Amino acid sequence: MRFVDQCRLKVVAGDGGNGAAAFRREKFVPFGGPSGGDGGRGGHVTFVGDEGLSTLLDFTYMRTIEAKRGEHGQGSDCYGRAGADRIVRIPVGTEIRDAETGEMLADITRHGQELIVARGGKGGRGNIHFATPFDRAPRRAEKGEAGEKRELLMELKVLADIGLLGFPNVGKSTFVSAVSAARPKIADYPFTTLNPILGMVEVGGGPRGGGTSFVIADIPGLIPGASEGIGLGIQFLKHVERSRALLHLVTLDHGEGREPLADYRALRKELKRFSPELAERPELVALSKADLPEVRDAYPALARRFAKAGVKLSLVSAATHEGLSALVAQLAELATKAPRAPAASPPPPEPSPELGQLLAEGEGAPSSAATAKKAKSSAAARKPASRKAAPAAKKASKKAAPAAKKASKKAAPAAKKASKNAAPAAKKASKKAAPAAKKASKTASRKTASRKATKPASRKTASRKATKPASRKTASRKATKPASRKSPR
Ligand SMILES: Nc1nc2c(ncn2[C@@H]2O[C@H](COP(=O)(O)OP(=O)(O)OP(=O)(O)O)[C@@H](O)[C@H]2O)c(=O)[nH]1
Ligand SMILES: [Mg+2]
Repeated sequence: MRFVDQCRLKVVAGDGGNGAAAFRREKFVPFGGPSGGDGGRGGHVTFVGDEGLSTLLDFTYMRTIEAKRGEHGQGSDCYGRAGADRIVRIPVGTEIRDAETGEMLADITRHGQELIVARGGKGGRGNIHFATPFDRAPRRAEKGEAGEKRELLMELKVLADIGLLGFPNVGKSTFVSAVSAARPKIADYPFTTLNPILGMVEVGGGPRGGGTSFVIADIPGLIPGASEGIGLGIQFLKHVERSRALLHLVTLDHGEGREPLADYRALRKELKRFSPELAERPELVALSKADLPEVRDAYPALARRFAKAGVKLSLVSAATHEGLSALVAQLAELATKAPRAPAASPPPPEPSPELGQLLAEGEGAPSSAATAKKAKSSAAARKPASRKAAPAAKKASKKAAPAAKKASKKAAPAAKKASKNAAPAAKKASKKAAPAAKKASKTASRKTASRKATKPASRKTASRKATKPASRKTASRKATKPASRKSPR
């Protein structure tokens, strides 16, 4: 399988469904009221880390990933279904950046780690939400919000505990195949390995047998000038960038006229050029191919020269497994003790609405996605206030309701009395009822006002409900109706 460790991708979340403007139409139910449901939320585009994947190859074939839009709301109070989320599995070790801003969105380092890279738009509200006492048949319904759109840059950095470095042909792949079940290609020519290969090394019976395990990464060989692109370049060093420790293999190669200490120093230089932080990582150095007589003979002198340079040189042979178990034990210790290097910049736990706001503020012209997020975040900021206000308003309206009821009850007997009286008395009764209703409403509103220092809005509703001319009107209507019926012609 082709190894691809970089790609550019567009993600488009689903739009929210539109709210419906519909009315209840039923036999014997005239003026049934609004019944338009809300639109459904648009689907998110979500990335999930998967240990089973090792390449971004799939994403080079799909340029755009889209999630489904939300269904529109319908009549009969039917809400639209939310659009299905698009869940995309990506290899563990993938860094995700915004292509426009270069901002790191997240670093997927765990199997099952989820990240919403594009949020679906909210569904619009149907007209059932817009009915008010003043407009009982609203024809208004909201449109759904647009889903987020984003260009992403994805970069895969394989996650290994130990990174393996060395010139081509020093026996790196042979070492990995000797200590793990990985089977990289091994051949007697430089640049046999062209892609990073991971091997799982089990120590002391592995985790199931009470021991431990670690992952070792075999990368293509490096040569002096790799940082300028000579050989396969140093782009593969990024795959050992986040490893906990390094294993540097050197060997005698008389045919090439090379010398182990010079080789070691040359590669250290390349390493420092690539990343000074990576060069500081704990490191073990080993002389490979110990089964060859010339290597064995040269080892004591070489070990002394390395020691002078402050480096401990061990002797191993992948062919005879000499010195392998001691070296693997040391690597296992480093793999468990040394901390893993952090990602290039600290990733946020989840792409929060604030992130979109930050992106928008940081980069002059905010993208549409960023502005959408900004709007969302401001809405979120507003929410708590409205939540706080809601109970107060409820309380006020609850208190106002009985007061209004009382008022209308007080007014009603007065109206009844009035209706009992004959036509000439009707006028009198209405006059009597009106002040009674007025008095009641006034006391009601005053009571609610004094009981609780409520918000002006809630006070208004209280007084509105209490002073509703309905009670007065009904009183006067009831009073006047019999009068008109009984009035002598
Ligand atoms: N005698 C002997 N030969 C070895 C040993 N390890 C590797 N070799 C030989 O060295 C040659 C290169 O081995 P590789 O493992 O492919 O070397 P490499 O460092 O992975 O090379 P590149 O992938 O090209 O960077 C092969 O012919 C191996 O058989 C060893 O311990 N003893
Ligand atoms: Mg190799």
